[in-house]
Amino acid sequence: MNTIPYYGPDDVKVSLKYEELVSALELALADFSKGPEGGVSQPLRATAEVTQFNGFLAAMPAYVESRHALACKLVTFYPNNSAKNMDTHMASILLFDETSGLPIAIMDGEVITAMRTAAVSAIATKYLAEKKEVLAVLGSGVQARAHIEAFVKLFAIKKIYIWNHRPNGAEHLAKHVSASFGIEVQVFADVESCVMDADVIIAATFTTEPILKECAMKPAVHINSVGAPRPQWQELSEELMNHSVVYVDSVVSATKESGDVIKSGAEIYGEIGQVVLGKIKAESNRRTVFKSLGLALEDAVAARLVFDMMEQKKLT
Ligand SMILES: NC(=O)C1=CN([C@@H]2O[C@H](COP(=O)(O)OP(=O)(O)OC[C@H]3O[C@@H](n4cnc5c(N)ncnc54)[C@H](OP(=O)(O)O)[C@@H]3O)[C@@H](O)[C@H]2O)C=CC1
Ligand SMILES: O=C(O)C1=NCCCC1
Repeated sequence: MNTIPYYGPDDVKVSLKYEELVSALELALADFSKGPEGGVSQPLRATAEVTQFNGFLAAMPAYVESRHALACKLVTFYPNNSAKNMDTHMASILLFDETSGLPIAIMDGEVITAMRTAAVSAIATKYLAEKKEVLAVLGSGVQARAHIEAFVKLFAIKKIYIWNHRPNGAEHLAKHVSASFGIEVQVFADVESCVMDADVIIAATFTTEPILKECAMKPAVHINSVGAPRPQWQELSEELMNHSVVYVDSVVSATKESGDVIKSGAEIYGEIGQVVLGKIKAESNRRTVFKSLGLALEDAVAARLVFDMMEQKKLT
């Protein structure tokens, strides 16, 4: 085991570029949505619940033939950790050689989880949002920050509005964003005011009850909801889900894991991979929701990119 190279968070950050990640993930999501002939093997993640401590451990294996990516991520998510000043998500990824099954690298999974989730939301946004100038972000944690970083890099964002259930978090993130990107940032005390003028909304919270409900929004707003990854949890109201065109990363995951989908009974229009393939329409002139649960294939593709980049560096 100690002969396997370990790549830590800094190696991952240096190796992964959002543009490259987006193009690799776009193709892999399309492969996934082709069905069996797409060359993606990915079971539903297995999750062990640690009820006593409100924690979860998920195992996420996947193989993506077109990327030669065979990997398994182990991720814990413990919502109560934020009160202890600890990360709420901790993850490691083990990458294997596809020809022999030999483990070839172990790497940090936290940065990959943040970046690949934001990259996938960016893919959905690219296809489903009519405009991408005003971004409203609900939440101020790891995913909120990664989404802002990705969206500023990939789109011509002009204004960012932030809401968090604890205003301190929103203020802190706003300071970081304005210092890093020099973009106009405003913090809002309520969700409704935050989203009213947005072209694109990101919901990235640990809520278990809907925080984004029917309210005044642009008619063609696009919503990326990355939180509420459990069947009993909701981030979006049932009414909002039922009055939007709903896209998901995986129909299997959404119908088994997403409280937003399960509790609302909303119809799923299709997978984002089907949009990439041109098999279903991108309804960009209507209100769209992209419900993201997070897929193992995304981690496998990202881990393979990191590995290839680090191996390349050794040669130069
Ligand atoms: N779809 C995907 O691929 C992935 C989804 N996720 C999910 O995305 C969500 C955000 O993850 P991440 O940013 O890493 O987590 P963080 O812990 O870094 O951030 C969580 C955010 O949610 C806020 N929050 C906590 N409790 C509530 C509440 N009851 N109501 C409203 N807001 C709340 C926190 O505010 P404060 O800190 O001020 O309490 C913080 O802003 C989680 O649900 C996570 O499981 C994560 C990884 C991948
Ligand atoms: O895709 C992931 O990784 C996760 N998704 C939701 C829960 C935490 C981890």
